[in-house]
Amino acid sequence: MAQNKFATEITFDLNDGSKIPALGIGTVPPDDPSQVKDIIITAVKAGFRLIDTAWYYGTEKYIGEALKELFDEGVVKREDLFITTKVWHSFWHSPEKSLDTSLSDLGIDYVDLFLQHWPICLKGGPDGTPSKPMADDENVKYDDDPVTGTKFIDVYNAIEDIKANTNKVRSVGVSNYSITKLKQLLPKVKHFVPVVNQIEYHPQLPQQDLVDFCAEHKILIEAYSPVGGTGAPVLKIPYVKELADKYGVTVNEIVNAYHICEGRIAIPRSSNYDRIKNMVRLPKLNKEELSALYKIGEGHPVRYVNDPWGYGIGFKWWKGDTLSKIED
Ligand SMILES: NC(=O)C1=CN([C@@H]2O[C@H](COP(=O)(O)OP(=O)(O)OC[C@H]3O[C@@H](n4cnc5c(N)ncnc54)[C@H](O)[C@@H]3O)[C@@H](O)[C@H]2O)C=CC1
Ligand SMILES: O=C1O[C@H](CO)[C@@H](O)[C@@H]1O
Repeated sequence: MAQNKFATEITFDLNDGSKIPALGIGTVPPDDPSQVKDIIITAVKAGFRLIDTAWYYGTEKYIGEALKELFDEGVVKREDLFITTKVWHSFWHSPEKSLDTSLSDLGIDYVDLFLQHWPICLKGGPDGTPSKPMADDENVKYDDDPVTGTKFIDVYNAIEDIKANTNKVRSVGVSNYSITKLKQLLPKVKHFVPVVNQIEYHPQLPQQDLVDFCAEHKILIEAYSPVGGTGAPVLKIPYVKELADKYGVTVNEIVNAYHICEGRIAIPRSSNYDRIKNMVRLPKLNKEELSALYKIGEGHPVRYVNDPWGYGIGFKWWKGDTLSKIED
């Protein structure tokens, strides 16, 4: 069976001339966030070179501990790694302060990629907290109109300025941007078109329109929640198991290959060290198999990350969304 050796050996070109690894490790906290230290050490030793984190996850100090150990032991050098962090929407008033907090916790002096986590602004204190500002009635406390507001564009522009004026950031990008939000942002970009749009993507969530729109603008798709997050629902799809048996790889490797074979970056997460080591092969799925995986979602689309602040930003299949003006 045709098969590349490792997904961890593949990189994609970004629109600013840099390269990004095709496979990364996610760092949303497990029940015990300190476990992230060993997760990162395991992943890097297994060949992962992209680490995806965010101020919001509260795991950056554990990643920092792992990096120190990996650098001290000579396993990798800083320049061998591609580290992403993000500015949360309650820290919108000071992306550079958010970045400085992340750099300090990570123990590094630059990130390879700095993302705007969501295209919205929520009320937040000078240090970004509370990270989930909700009123007593559980309504989200926006600091801008969630549908018509454009303050989120200033946040992206501030991120661009950090790249333009400091050495703290190599590339800049966005996350959770729908076509609607990208159409608002792109005419207002100051220096740098985002290099990636990090979105939920897996065989149950078909989004060819967004993929095509991003491709037109040379924005790579970075797929988060490749197995659908906690409980790994995507791995219960019988066809995924069938392909894993056919190629002699794990189900995780099939869902990562679904993205990587089509030029999208995949950033899975696991706290199971054996599983992390068994996520690095790349079965070469053929066109028919990729198309069959895509069609699963066309029949029954499911979005697993339905955070309340995502209502209204223009994504399809957002549970409970009554605000969105969705582009056809
Ligand atoms: N930009 C954004 O808004 C978001 C970014 N992310 C990033 O993407 C990363 C990955 O997304 P997640 O939703 O965390 O992860 P995911 O879709 O990779 O799911 C991880 C969960 O699935 C479980 N799992 C994985 N393989 C399994 C298997 N074979 N059997 C049973 N359980 C299995 C893991 O234990 C974990 O609980 C995050 O850690 C984060 O870095 C995630 C969500 C939103
Ligand atoms: O990055 C993120 O992770 C959490 C949980 O999946 C989500 O709320 C946020 O965008």
